[in-house]
Formats: sequence, structure tokens, C-alpha cells
Amino acid sequence: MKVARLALRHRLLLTVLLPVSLLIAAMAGLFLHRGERMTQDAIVERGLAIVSFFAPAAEYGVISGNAGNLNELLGALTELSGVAAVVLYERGGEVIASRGSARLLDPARIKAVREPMRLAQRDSYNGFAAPVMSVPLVVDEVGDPGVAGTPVPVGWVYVELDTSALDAEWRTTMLSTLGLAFVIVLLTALLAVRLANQVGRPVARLVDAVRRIAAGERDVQVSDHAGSEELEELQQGFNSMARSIDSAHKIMQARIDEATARLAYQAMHDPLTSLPNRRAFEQALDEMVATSRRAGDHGALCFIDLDNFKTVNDTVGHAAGDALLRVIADLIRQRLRVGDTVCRIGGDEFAMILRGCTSADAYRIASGLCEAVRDLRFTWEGQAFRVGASIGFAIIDASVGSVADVLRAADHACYVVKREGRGYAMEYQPEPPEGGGPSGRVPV
Ligand SMILES: Nc1nc2c(ncn2[C@@H]2O[C@H](COP(=O)(O)OP(=O)(O)OP(=O)(O)O)[C@@H](O)[C@H]2O)c(=O)[nH]1
Repeated sequence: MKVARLALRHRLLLTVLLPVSLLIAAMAGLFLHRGERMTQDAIVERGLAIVSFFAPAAEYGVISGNAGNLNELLGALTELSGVAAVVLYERGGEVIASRGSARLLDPARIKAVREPMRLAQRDSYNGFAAPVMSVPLVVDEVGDPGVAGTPVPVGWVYVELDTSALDAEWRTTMLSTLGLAFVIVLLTALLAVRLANQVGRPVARLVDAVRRIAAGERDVQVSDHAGSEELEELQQGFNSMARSIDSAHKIMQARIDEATARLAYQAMHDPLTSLPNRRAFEQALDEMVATSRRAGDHGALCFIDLDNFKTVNDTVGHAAGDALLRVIADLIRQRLRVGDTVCRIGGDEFAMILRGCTSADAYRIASGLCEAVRDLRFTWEGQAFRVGASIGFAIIDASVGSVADVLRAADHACYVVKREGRGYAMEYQPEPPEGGGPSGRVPV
């Protein structure tokens, strides 16, 4: 696992704990190693000091074989703390006196000892030996004794120390050291966890909040109890930034919704009269035709073309023509029933889709409208105008072939009205065969 991939909290823990633990382990190890060496050195020093003192003191007893003197010496030695056994050898390697039971003693090695030394060591026992040296008197050339010769070993002393008390003391020291090291590491770990939590958790909360915002979530806030002034400030800053983003997003969304609605409205409405435009008309007609085929619903499509509208434009101007178009749009709108639709599909052309009506209903409504337009007096700058409305309509029912058929039929009916007199309403009648009577004009 790579350190860079660890969470910040774990990295902080590692950064604090790892060096402290290594330092404590190194210090404890060094202390224990040096302590062990010093203990061993002290044991050796003491053992050597005892045998070095004991060897010369035993010289007389070994040479003379004075048992009383030797016993006294051995008794005094075993009185010393930690001395478990004392053995005295004579020149030939035979034991001449001993106290206690020696565990490590190897008699074969004792005769090779030429100076005080540690002879053996096992568990808590250490064996030390030293030669008992004596200086023989040498007879010179003239036969006169009294010249000192080279010291020779006349025996050996062996002292065995029991260091279990010292070892126990050392064990206690060792355990205390290790315990202390453990406590220090534990305390450091607790502090490190606290520090990591204080820093790592708030940062993790911030990271989580940033991810949620990036994923499109809004209204994201983090609790601002970080436990540290800087982090608390960071969290408060984040919260106010998140609030700003959220409110900017809401404002922007509202504007987009508004603009979308406006565009959708504009796409389907005529800006002059606010009536549905040609596109809306085509959709409404598609629906009406589909409903008629499916449910056998009856309806009608009426094409309305104003008569003499151009005169207004030409006489008092385009603005007057616009105003008149608005007046007529209102007039048509007012006469419609709930569910009917009126659209402006061209310059002075309107279309009505009447729902749930028979041919007679459609004729009555269309004729009424013709009458109302004819009765309208439009005044502009003191001048009065009259216009008319020519309406051709076609019935929409289950027998209708297509939308185009209906359009063609209504358009044709309107054309016939225009051609044959204007100002009235007529239902589409298929052209009579060659030489037949006039088309179905229904006079108002
Ligand atoms: N003021 C105004 N005039 C328009 C608008 N759109 C088209 N027109 C005009 O409306 C007139 C329509 O032409 P016509 O249908 O031939 O005029 P008309 O006098 O009604 O003719 P007939 O139908 O034969 O009686 C044209 O002069 C167009 O310029 C508009 O939005 N505002």
C-alpha cells in the first residue's frame, strides 16, 4: 500500500507514530544493551576481585596444609554476598578444602589457569579461578639460599558466584524500561489519534462536501466545529461559498426556466395578436384529426380570410392594420367555446378548430363570426373602416383521409367564398361533376 494513497488522517498518524516508535525502540534497545554489558562487567570485576584477594591469602594455608587457617578463610569468603561455592586445590589438582556446591566446576581446566579469570558462566552462575602463586627460595652458586625465584602456582582457588539476585534486579529494570517505552508510545499514539482526528476528519468532511457539489448536489453544508480556528474558518468559508454557488445556481436556473418558457411561448404564438401561430395550429389540427379517427369525435376546421383588410393598411398605415388585426383576434377569441382553438396562420388569415360539433354547429358559429366582423366599425384617426370575413370550413370526422385533405378542403371552401361573393361562411362541398350545379354555398 502506497503512503500517498492513504487518507490524510492515516498519514498524519503514521507521520507522528512511526518516528516516535522507532526512536523509543532504539533508545530502549541501547539502554538495555548497555545495562546488560555493565551488569556483566560488574559481575566479572567482582569475581576477579574476590579470587585475586583470595589466592594470595590462601598461599600459606595451601603450602602449610593448615586446615584451620583454610577453613577460616573459606568461611569468611562464603559470608560474602552472592558467593555460592569456594574450592581450593593443591599443586597436583586435588581439592584440599571446599564450601558450598560448585555447579560449573571443571577440574580439568583449573590447572591451566595462570592468572585470575572467569572460567565458566551459565544461567545465573559465574565461576572464577586464580592460581595461588608462591615464590620459591633459590640456592645460589655458593650454596647460599635466600634468593627469590620465579613465582610458581602451588594451588588454585575457585569461587562460584550466584548472580540471580542481580539478574532479578536487572530483569526488573528491563521490564520497567520496556513498560516506560510502551507507555510513551501509547501516549504518543493517543495524541497522534487526537491530532489526526482534529485535522483529518474536518478535511475529510470538506473533501466529501466538494465531491457532492461536483456530483451536482446542491445545498451542501459541513458542520463548522472543527476544533481548530484555521479549519473552522476554512469550513465556514466553504459553507458560504457553497451557499453562494447554490443561490447563483437557483437564480440561473430560474432565468433559464423563464427564458425557456418565453422561447417556447414565442415558438408557438403570434407576437402581434398573442394567438397560437401556424406551428401551434398544425399541431392542434394533427391532434384533432387523430382524435376523430380514434374516438369518432366530430369537429370542424374553419379558414378565415379578412376582406378588404389591405384598404386599412393603405389608407391609415400599417400600425392601424396591426390594431385592427388585434381587434379581430379578440373578437374571434370571445366567440369561441371552451375547447375550441383559434390561430393566426398568415397576414389577415385565421383558422379555427371547433371541437365536438356537427356541420350545422360549425356553420352557425362561422356565420355568427362573419356577421360580427361585418358589424365591426374600426376607427382610426377619425376614419371609420369596415371589413368582412370569408370563412370556408371542412368537417373533421373518422372518415377524414389525412390532415392535408382537411386543410385542402377548408382552403378550397374559403377560396370558393372569396370567388363567389365574400363575407359569408360555407362548408366544403366536393366539386360537382362536369356540367353539374353550383357548389354548396350556404348564404348567411
Ligand atoms: N398591418 C399589417 N398588415 C399585414 C400584416 N401581414 C400582412 N399584412 C397585409 O395584409 C394584406 C393582405 O392582403 P390581401 O389579403 O390581399 O388584402 P385584402 O384587402 O384583405 O384582400 P382581399 O382578401 O382580396 O379582400 C397585405 O397588404 C399585407 O401587406 C401585418 O402583420 N400587419
